[in-house]
Amino acid sequence: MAVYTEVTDGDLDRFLEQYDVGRALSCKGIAEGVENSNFLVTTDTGPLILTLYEKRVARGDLPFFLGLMDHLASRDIPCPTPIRGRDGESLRELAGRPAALIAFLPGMWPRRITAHHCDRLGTALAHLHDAGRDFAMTRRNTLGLADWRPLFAQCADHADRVHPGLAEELDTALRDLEARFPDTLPTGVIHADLFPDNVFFLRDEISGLIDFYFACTDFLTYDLAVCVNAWCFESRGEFNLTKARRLMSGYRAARDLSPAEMAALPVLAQGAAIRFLLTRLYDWVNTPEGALVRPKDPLEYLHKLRFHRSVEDPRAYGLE
Ligand SMILES: Nc1ncnc2c1ncn2[C@@H]1O[C@H](COP(=O)(O)OP(=O)(O)OP(=O)(O)O)[C@@H](O)[C@H]1O
Ligand SMILES: N[C@@H](CCO)C(=O)O
Repeated sequence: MAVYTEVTDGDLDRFLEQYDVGRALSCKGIAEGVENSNFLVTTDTGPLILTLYEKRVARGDLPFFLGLMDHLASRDIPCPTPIRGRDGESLRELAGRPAALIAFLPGMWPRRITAHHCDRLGTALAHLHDAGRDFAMTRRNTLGLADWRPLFAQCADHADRVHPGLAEELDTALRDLEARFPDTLPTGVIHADLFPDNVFFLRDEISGLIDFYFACTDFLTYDLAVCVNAWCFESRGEFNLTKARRLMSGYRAARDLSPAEMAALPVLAQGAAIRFLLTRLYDWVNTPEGALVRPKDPLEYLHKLRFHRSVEDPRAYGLE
């Protein structure tokens, strides 16, 4: 359960008084996620999500994230909108953290991923990229290529305790990426963390995309590389080509990929694998004592990284 910061009933009541959302009937910490503290708050007017922003979210970036959610929702992307208080503000402070109330979206994230889910995800991702084109703000990807080496340095000493030889393997993989990562590809607003638990389905269609707190301006194809990692491997670690094919065809039905974007996919997939491996490794060795959170397994991403390092050709991902 990701609850790093507790909220007292009194603090919550005072917070809600600043909005036209009625009074709290209940407030429950949400047993999912690892980044921010999330609560399901039920008021007289219905359910809402209360988010307290934690360690990886810089306060200065919040206008970008909240503005992006408003922008995308106005372009018919099914993402939640931040709720404004009577003063017109959606961002304020609660229990010493920056906090926002977010509209509740119906739907469930898929526990058993099918090729159909991957197809719908691909199309939704392309629509998101298209809708982001006229969003005026930009944000550097703070978990991009330039940030992986410093992040590694913060946890390298612990890596071999997590898995013998991990430090050297990561150092080699990083060196290769630093030499081969592309520097010019089509760029725009990307979600950057579109994992299954951030995509809600109602029946067979997408009903919500959530958790825009890593969104940034970067290569559009990097978002696909994140999704290949998060959606196209089975629980025992095997890569599922059918799912990747459907992810790619779903995406390309709404936005085609250039030859350069296709050629870059294997190295972008390595980059995405190392990004999640490193943040998971960092969290594995740095989770604050007493926080209600279950850190995610870094080694899942070591296996994925090894797979992508064995791939040279985008056809391995179903791209022809
Ligand atoms: N707008 C929303 N509508 C309905 N449920 C939501 C909404 N936002 C968050 N949730 C619920 O809260 C959970 C955690 O939210 P979220 O993924 O944003 O947390 P996080 O800590 O940032 O997670 P992650 O580890 O994926 O980065 C979701 O899986 C979902 O169950
Ligand atoms: N989706 C990420 C957590 C957010 O960075 C992971 O599974 O590691």
